[in-house]
Amino acid sequence: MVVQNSSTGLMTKARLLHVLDGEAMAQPPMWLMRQAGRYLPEYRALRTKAGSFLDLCYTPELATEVTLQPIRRFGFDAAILFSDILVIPHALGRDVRFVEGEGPRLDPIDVADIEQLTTNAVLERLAPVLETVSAVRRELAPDKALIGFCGAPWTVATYMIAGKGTPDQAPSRLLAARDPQALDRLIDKLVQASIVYLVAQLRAGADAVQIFDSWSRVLSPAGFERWSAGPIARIVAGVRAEIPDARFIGFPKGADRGLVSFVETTGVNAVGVDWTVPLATVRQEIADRAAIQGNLDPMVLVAGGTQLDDAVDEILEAMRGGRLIFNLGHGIVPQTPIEHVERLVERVRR
Ligand SMILES: Cc1c2[nH]c(c1CCC(=O)O)Cc1[nH]c(c(CCC(=O)O)c1C)Cc1[nH]c(c(CCC(=O)O)c1C)Cc1[nH]c(c(C)c1CCC(=O)O)C2
Repeated sequence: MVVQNSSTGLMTKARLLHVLDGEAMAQPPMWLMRQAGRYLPEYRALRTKAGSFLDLCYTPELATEVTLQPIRRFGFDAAILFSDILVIPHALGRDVRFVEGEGPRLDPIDVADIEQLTTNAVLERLAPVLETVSAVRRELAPDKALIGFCGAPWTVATYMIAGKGTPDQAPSRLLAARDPQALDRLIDKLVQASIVYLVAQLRAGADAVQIFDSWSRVLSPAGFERWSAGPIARIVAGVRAEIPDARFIGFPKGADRGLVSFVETTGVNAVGVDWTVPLATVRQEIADRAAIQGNLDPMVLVAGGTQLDDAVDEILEAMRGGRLIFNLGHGIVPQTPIEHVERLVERVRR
């Protein structure tokens, strides 16, 4: 967010936005993927008040509170909307539930169901989430950015096809091999729904949006172009047709050798990378085309201690003078000790 500061006349612009807009910062902006969640006692307390996890996502008052919890506790530079990538299949009329201790469950979609999907009701069904975006932006300090998000079409499709999380997305890879046109049609519906949803989030007050492609690494190079990078590029272009300066963070987890072409194809302002990539090399290859977000291993954060300090220093060193958004290389896990997050924040801000 950019606001006029009444006493100085200067503009306050969130640090994250400076980096997305092309600047390097001596002290990088930081936030953590899945920063609102079960590792926080205040989240667990509030979670028992809402019925199901989806009820929590669709209750603006509670979702707003959960979004702000990690900002109050750690002072991160950005809040991320509290919701889930699976609200899109829900808004497309699919049955979605979250089973305690097991994760998401959906009715597996078949080829005939794909033809029945309609994107007409997306905004109506996701109205409570958009209300949360506006409420968070109203309550958040102007120097903090608000990140909206959606899942990438491929990752959302993997949950729709298998009906749950799987270790290697075999059911979706099978559909890709057996009936690639059917997969194209499913991905197209998800692209349309995501454009409408992200435009609405940005209009409601999100300063940037992240597209999570948690499962891009299971695709072949050709599959990655067709079902990960290509559809994300269509979302970015579709949103920018309506909001030309819309800011994007792309997170094609495990894209590895596909990272540079991902940045070129999609036109994202920043790309998220996990801990398996050599940061200095990736930085060189991406050059000035995008900022880099990442890439601490969430398990190093669980471990804490000097291993944590060293890993943080390595990331800062590899990105010195460059456009870094400090983050994890994937979501924070529930068993993460709060004191380790405090130690991390202190180290990055030193
Ligand atoms: C694949 C995926 C999902 N959801 C998401 C992804 C992409 C990122 C990733 O790979 O981690 C993204 C997500 N999910 C959630 C957010 C909220 C914002 C944030 O704090 O980052 C975001 C950005 C809340 C959530 N989404 C979920 C929870 C836990 C639900 C609970 O409190 O009971 C939260 C806080 C549930 C969820 N949602 C999903 C799964 C597989 C699960 C169960 C496993 C798990 O708990 O992590 C699907």
